[in-house]
Amino acid sequence: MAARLTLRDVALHFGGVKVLDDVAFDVEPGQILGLVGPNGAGKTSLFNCISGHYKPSAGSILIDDTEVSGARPATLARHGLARTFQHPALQLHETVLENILLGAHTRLPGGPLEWALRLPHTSRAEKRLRIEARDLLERNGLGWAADVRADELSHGLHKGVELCRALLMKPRLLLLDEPAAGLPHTEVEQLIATVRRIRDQDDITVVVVEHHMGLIAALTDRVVVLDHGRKLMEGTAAEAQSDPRVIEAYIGKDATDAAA
Ligand SMILES: Nc1ncnc2c1ncn2[C@@H]1O[C@H](COP(=O)(O)OP(=O)(O)OP(=O)(O)O)[C@@H](O)[C@H]1O
Repeated sequence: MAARLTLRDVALHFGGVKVLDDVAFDVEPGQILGLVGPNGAGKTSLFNCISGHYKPSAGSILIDDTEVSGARPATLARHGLARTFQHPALQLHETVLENILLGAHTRLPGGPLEWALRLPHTSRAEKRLRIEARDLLERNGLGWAADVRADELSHGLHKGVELCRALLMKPRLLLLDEPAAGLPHTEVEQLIATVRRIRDQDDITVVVVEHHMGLIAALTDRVVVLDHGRKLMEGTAAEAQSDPRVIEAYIGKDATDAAA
């Protein structure tokens, strides 16, 4: 079942620098929320706090009713969280299949010792996971690439592989960090259709950081706008695009004054 995400007064400081300042919002189960804002607004830092890559300095992050602030990525995976990164970090000398299996070991029974010893029940589960992984690649148009090495694929295909890697973890909450960056227009259209299908068929809550406003407008139910580490507003993509505070944050106060 899709997860609810709740952020309450999340703050992040690096030394004396405030990167996030009391950020609070909810994402309802099954919603697609866009997290937008100018460069340096704190979007990726907030993702890193939610996904356990950064520990917030203060505040609360809940998946459903469980407090997960400060939890490690592996623990969060067990709560149903998966994410993609702005720059996919694939194992370039491994095949696409091996790459997408990397994150899904948390779905195997037992722990690291049993996985390493390859006990019979672990091996059986691993075999099932491989079949599921091939099927997932097939459904996402990458079946042909399962046994191809990652370094033989284009940037766009790396993004597709990274999305499959996250989906194989069977997330209930999926964080997508700039999935459209560097993709040509036709592939962005395809991406929008894919994320919609995932949300509808797999019952997932999605939070997406993206500068591509076409994607944000087409895909999201709501957006949260960040600026200088603070929440500037939340509403629909159309409301955000016509909000003077948002326009000012993007193009600067001097420019809006000059245009007035
Ligand atoms: N590990 C870190 N140490 C110090 N400062 C950091 C660290 N990570 C991020 N920051 C700072 O936090 C601020 C927000 O950065 P962040 O990458 O989260 O913004 P963003 O909204 O994702 O930007 P972009 O759209 O350009 O990716 C920036 O000023 C950045 O320099």
